[in-house]
Amino acid sequence: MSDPSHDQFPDPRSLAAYAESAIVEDDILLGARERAVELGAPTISPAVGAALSLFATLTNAKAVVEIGTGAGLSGMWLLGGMTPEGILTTIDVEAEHHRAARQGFVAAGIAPSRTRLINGRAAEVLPRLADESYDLIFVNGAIIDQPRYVGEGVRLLRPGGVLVVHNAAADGRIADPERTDPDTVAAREAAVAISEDESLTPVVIPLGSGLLVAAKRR
Ligand SMILES: C[S@@+](CC[C@H](N)C(=O)[O-])C[C@H]1O[C@@H](n2cnc3c(N)ncnc32)[C@H](O)[C@@H]1O
Repeated sequence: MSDPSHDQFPDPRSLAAYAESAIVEDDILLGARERAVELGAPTISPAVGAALSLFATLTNAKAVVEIGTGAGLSGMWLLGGMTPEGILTTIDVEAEHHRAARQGFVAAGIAPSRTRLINGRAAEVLPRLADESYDLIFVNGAIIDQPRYVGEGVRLLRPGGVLVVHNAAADGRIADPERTDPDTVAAREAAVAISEDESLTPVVIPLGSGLLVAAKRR
């Protein structure tokens, strides 16, 4: 029986397909996507990219931290929504991924002064970044590390800033109570930490492999 308290849900798959088809990437973004495929680095979907750009615009983002540069596709989307002088700090453990990302940033005409690529393990880099100094934190590293990145991300965010966790649904497994593999458990742990943190206003957005988005209260 349908719930009369809200409109009936359309089929989630067709809605997701519609959301993705509404976003068309240009040749520069498609080039970054191709480099990511060559490197075997998974990427965000076009609709997730558009959402990142939207959040960067809404927060008037001048300083963003990204965990998991990959080939730079999400970074390009983020930079597109940031202020013209805004700086993206993006962390990746793979130097090869950073080389590909740099190639994309150059192709997109992004000034080198707008990107700070830090090569290293995020768990070692994040503690060196300053408290409450960033407008947006994008978490897109390994799922197993999400709980740690959420803790660091909340510390780094200024009041009014936004935390975005990609793959928050652990490839759809999070809602299945039978699934207790380490990644799913880690994704649940991150989601619980966010929901129990009274400084945050969270929502799950069913784009890509699940975006968990939370604003830090002012
Ligand atoms: C899903 S890909 C990022 C994709 C990118 N955000 C995009 O959509 O264009 C995840 C990236 O996280 C990096 N990574 C994995 N573990 C890491 C760690 N402990 N510290 C830093 N980077 C890590 C991988 O090398 C990989 O490039």
